[in-house]
Amino acid sequence: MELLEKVAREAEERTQVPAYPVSVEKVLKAVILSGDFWKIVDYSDEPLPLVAEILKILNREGIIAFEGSQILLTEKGAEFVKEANIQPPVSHRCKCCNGRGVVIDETLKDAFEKFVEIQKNRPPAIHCFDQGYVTPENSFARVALADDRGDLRGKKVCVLGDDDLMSIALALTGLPEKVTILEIDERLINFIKEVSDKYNLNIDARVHDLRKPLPKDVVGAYDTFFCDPPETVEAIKAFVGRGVATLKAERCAGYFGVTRRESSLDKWRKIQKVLLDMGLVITDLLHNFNEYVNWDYYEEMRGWQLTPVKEPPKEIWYKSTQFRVETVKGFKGFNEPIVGDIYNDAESSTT
Ligand SMILES: NCCCCN(CCCN)CCCN
Repeated sequence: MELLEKVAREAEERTQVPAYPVSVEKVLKAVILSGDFWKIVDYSDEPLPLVAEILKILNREGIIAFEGSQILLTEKGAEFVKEANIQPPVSHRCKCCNGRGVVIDETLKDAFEKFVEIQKNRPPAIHCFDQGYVTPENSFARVALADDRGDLRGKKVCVLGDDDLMSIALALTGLPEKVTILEIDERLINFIKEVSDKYNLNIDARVHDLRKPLPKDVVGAYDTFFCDPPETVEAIKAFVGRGVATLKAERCAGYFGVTRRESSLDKWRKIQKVLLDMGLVITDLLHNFNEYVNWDYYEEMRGWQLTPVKEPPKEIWYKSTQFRVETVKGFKGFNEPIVGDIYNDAESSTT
């Protein structure tokens, strides 16, 4: 449909985010299902800045209307989607594992319940470090996934950045031989140290800015790493590159999230190329594995300025795909100093 083409082209011009007729179609499919901006971003799986711009252009074209906090199809819009046979999205996601492929079963239950208690006193997510933590159940699903792939028992694990409190979740299970956490935010390091002392978890927790090279004793000393970087290619290089630099050999694993909320598939392609160039193979890609608890600084984030209707998010809307990567022959980490802005690009929305 030439309308989809036209809207896509204009939206790309205005946002500098790659846009396709399919992008416009996915936004329309989402609008059929929900009038809530955050749900439309979630269902469309397109970067927030692009969704906001597409909605504004469709409104100008008389296809959708903004009524209070709702985003609705107009008569003309309903006509258009019928003509174009655009239907609402359908989900067949597994209710038992929530589409993650792993469950927190008996062997992890005790540690999980302790974690749920402990994390109640966690420091709140703050804007300056692009923090946004995942649900406690999600942190443990990551533990289950890594244990399912054989990446934890008797292994040395390094966590790079930890507002998700992965270091505590991992240590509570007693599965890894050692857990090290490098984190820029002193509040988090103090909290993790307190919990480690109280529960005798023996977590090696250090304040460290990952834009700087790793501490010497961390390089090439671990079997598995976890991180959840900000969504720029630079940040992926910094966090994942550093993660790879902590690994001791080939066939070691790394885990991290990449979102569709702040990354177009064109950026995904760049990210995946960076991963392959580091000598990594992507063994698992679990869509919407990670669900981020809404942070209270939403009015400060760029996305809020872009939304066509000003209504705070009610449910979890920010999700990411969990990547599992493995090193093969010729892998190399990235341990040079990082300069410049690792938090912002044209697709960023929550920084
Ligand atoms: N700014 C709020 C959302 C940030 C999510 N990002 C950091 C998550 C840290 N747990 C990146 C998510 C995917 N890489």
